[in-house]
Amino acid sequence: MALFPMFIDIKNKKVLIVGGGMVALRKIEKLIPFDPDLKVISIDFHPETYKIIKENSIPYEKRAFSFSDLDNVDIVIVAVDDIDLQREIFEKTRDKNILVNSVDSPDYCDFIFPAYVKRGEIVIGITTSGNLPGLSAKLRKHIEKTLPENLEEIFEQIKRVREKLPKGEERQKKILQLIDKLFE
Ligand SMILES: C[C@@]1(CC(=O)O)c2cc3[nH]c(cc4nc(cc5[nH]c(cc(n2)[C@H]1CCC(=O)O)[C@@](C)(CC(=O)O)[C@@H]5CCC(=O)O)C(CC(=O)O)=C4CCC(=O)O)c(CCC(=O)O)c3CC(=O)O
Ligand SMILES: NC(=O)C1=CN([C@@H]2O[C@H](COP(=O)(O)OP(=O)(O)OC[C@H]3O[C@@H](n4cnc5c(N)ncnc54)[C@H](O)[C@@H]3O)[C@@H](O)[C@H]2O)C=CC1
Repeated sequence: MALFPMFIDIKNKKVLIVGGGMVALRKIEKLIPFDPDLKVISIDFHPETYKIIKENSIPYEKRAFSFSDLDNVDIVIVAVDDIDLQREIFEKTRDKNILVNSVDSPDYCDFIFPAYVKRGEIVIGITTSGNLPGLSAKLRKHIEKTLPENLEEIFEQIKRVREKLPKGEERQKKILQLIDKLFE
């Protein structure tokens, strides 16, 4: 079943990462550019994960997860090598307002991580709906190579023109012309 790409504002949302391995690291790196309120709880930490936590002053606790850790959390990423815990967290959050991502189990996910390309406010998300993550990574690299190098700069320029003009047909025409030029 294909998944719908919903783009969501996570700025200041309370995001709990459970686990401190390389997969947790990758999730943290992906989340940081979107400014969430991160916290990490893990029994132990991979040195690289510890490094990014320290460098970004992310609050962390070195201990096992407990279900009370879900109090006041908006999003939880279960990046542990324990499918039972992924399932339990998913089940225990069904009557809570918490979105879950489980790194091993699309069945225990409310959302899955995309590969993405970000150029300022332009974000291109890629998914295989959980089926072939390695392909999402490959497609991301392919897209990165094909995008115009000055995309963000041009985007900012056209955005400013759009903001200044009054809404309506004339603006639509002008903006679409400028966008077409980008790919000439
Ligand atoms: C379902 C999902 C859940 C989720 O994490 O949200 C999930 C699950 C699993 N990944 C596994 C393996 C790999 N994952 C990657 C890479 C990425 N995985 C990411 C997302 C997702 N991975 C979600 C689906 C995304 C989609 O729909 O496409 C990306 C896009 C985002 C990110 O993680 O940041 C990131 C690329 C980012 C980038 O490069 O831009 C690579 C390649 C590599 O490492 O280079 C491999 C090895 C090759 C392979 O197996 O494909 C395994 C098996 C583990 C094992 O075998 O033990 C599982 C579990 C399972 O499949 O059961
Ligand atoms: N979604 C994805 O992109 C991918 C997912 N995976 C899967 O992700 C899982 C994690 O992979 P790695 O980070 O390499 O594993 P890892 O074993 O290095 O890390 C697991 C971390 O979870 C912590 N942990 C385990 N139980 C805990 C608990 N009850 N409370 C708190 N912390 C706990 C451990 O201390 C460790 O830091 C694996 O099961 C792997 O199959 C692997 C590759 C890609």
